[in-house]
Amino acid sequence: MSDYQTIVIGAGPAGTAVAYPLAAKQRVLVIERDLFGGTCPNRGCDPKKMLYSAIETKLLANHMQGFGLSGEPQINWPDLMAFKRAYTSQIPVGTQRGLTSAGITTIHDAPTFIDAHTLQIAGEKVTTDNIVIATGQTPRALDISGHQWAKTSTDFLDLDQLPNRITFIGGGYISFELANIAAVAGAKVTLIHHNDRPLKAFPQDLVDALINQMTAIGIDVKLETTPTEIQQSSGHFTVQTSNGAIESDLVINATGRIPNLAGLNLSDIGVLTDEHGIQVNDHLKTTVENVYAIGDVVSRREPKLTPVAGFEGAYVAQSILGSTTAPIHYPVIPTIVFGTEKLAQVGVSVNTALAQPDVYTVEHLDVTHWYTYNRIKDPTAQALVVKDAAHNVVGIASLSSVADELINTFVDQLTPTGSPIYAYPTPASDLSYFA
Ligand SMILES: Cc1cc2nc3c(=O)[nH]c(=O)nc-3n(C[C@H](O)[C@H](O)[C@H](O)COP(=O)(O)OP(=O)(O)OC[C@H]3O[C@@H](n4cnc5c(N)ncnc54)[C@H](O)[C@@H]3O)c2cc1C
Ligand SMILES: NC(=O)c1ccc[n+]([C@@H]2O[C@H](COP(=O)([O-])OP(=O)(O)OC[C@H]3O[C@@H](n4cnc5c(N)ncnc54)[C@H](O)[C@@H]3O)[C@@H](O)[C@H]2O)c1
Repeated sequence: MSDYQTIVIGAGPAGTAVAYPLAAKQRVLVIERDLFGGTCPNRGCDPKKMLYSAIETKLLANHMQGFGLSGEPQINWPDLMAFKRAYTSQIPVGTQRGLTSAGITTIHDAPTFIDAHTLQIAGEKVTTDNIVIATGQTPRALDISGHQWAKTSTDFLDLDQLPNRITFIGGGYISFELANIAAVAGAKVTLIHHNDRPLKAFPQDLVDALINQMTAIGIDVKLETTPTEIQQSSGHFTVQTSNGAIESDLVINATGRIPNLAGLNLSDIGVLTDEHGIQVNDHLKTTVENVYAIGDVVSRREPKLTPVAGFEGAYVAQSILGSTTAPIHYPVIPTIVFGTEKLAQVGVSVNTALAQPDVYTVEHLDVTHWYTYNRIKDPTAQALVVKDAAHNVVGIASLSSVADELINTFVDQLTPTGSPIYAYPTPASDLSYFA
C-alpha cells in the first residue's frame, strides 16, 4: 500500500481546491515550499484588492464632487498597508490549519520526483498512487543589464512607504493595476510597454480609453518603449529605454510570469513541459498517467486566474475519485483589470469578433447617460457588445466603475448549465460559500 493516495505539490488556490474534496475519501498530503495559500491570498489578487479598496473609494468620491459630495479623501499608505497586512499575515497559518482540520497531512518542503509514484520529501522517500502538480508561476526576470535592481509585484504589495517616483515595466494586468494604485496613492508613475498593444487580449478602444483615464490622473504611459538597462546610484534608479531615460525611486518588473518547474525533476520521469508550463491532455493528465497538473503551472489557452485554478482543482478531484470520466469543459471565463475603472470582458472577445465580421457584429455603447452610470457620475462608462448572426449576445466588454458586476451578470447569462466561473475577487465569486 502507498503512503498516500494523492500527494499535491503546491498549496495555492489550485492545490487546496483539489485536496479538500479528496480528503473525505483519501489519505492526502499537501506539500508547500513557501507560503501556504499560494500567490493569490499572500501576494496576488487579495492583497492587491485590499489596497484597491481605498483607491477605488477615492476614485468614486472624485466622480461625485459637486454632486452632493465635497472634500477629497486622502490615502494614508502606511495605514493602508497595515490594513492589508492584517489580512495577509493570517493566511499561511490559517490555510495550513484549514487543511489539517480536514484531515490532510501538510509538509513544508520542496519535493523531488524519484519516479511516477515516489517523491523525495524532507529527506525521505514517500509513495503515492496519484500526484497533482499545482506549483503556480513566478515573475519572469528581465534580460537586461541591471535587471537585479528591478523589484516585483510581491515587493510592491508590501511597501512600508510609497516611493515618490515608480516605473512599471510591462503592459499587462499587473502593471496596469499596480500603476493605478501607486498613482492614486500619490506617486509619480511611469508605465513602459515595448509595443503599441498593451493588455492585448482586451479591445483596443477600451484599452485606449483606460490609458486616457490613467494619463488624466498623471500616469505617464509610454508605448513602443523597450527598457535597455537599469542603473543604480545612491538608491535611485535610471531606466534607460529605446525612448529616453526615466528617473525612479523604485522599478517594478511586470513583464510576465514563468511556471515553477525547477527542482521537481520532471524530465527524468517523462513529464513534458514547454515555456508556458506543464503539458496536459483534456483530463489535465500530464504525459505520465498518474501525474496531473492544474492551475497556473499548466500550459494551456485559458487565462491563468484564481477561479480557473479552483475549477481545475475541483475537476481533478472528481476525476481521481472516479465521479467523472468526461474531459474538462471550461465555461466562459471572465477577466478584469482593476484599474482607474474596471476593464472587463467575457464570452466571445471583441478581438475575435472583429476578425470574423461574417459571423459576429460588435456594437459600441456609450452608457454614461444610463441610470446606473449617471447615478455614480461615471464619466466614461462604455461597453462593447458582441452578437452572433442570430443577434444573440455572445460576448461583452466594458470599461466602467461597475464593470465587474456587469461581467458577472453576463457570466450567468452565458453559462446556462454547469458550474459558472465568476471573476475574482468579487461578491459573485463568494457564491459557493453560501452553499
Ligand atoms: C499581483 C497579482 C495579482 C493577481 N490578481 C488576480 C486577480 O485579481 N484575479 C485573479 O483571478 N487572479 C489574479 N492573479 C493570478 C492568481 O494569483 C493565480 O492565477 C493563482 O494564484 C493561481 O493559483 P495556483 O494554485 O495555480 O498557483 P499559486 O497561487 O502560485 O500557488 C502555487 C504554490 O505552489 C508553491 N510551489 C511552487 N513550487 C513548489 C515546489 N517545488 N514545491 C512545493 N511547493 C511549490 C508556491 O510556493 C505556491 O504557494 C494575480 C496574480 C498576481 C501575481
Ligand atoms: N486582475 C487579474 O485577473 C490579474 C491581475 C494580475 C495578474 N493576473 C495574472 O497574472 C499574470 C501575469 O501578469 P503580468 O502583468 O506580469 O503579465 P502579462 O503577461 O499579463 O503582461 C506582461 C506584459 O509585459 C509585456 N512585456 C514583455 N516584455 C517586455 C519588455 N521587455 N518591456 C516592456 N514590456 C514587456 C508583454 O508584452 C505583456 O503585455 C496575468 O497574465 C494574469 O494571468 C491577473
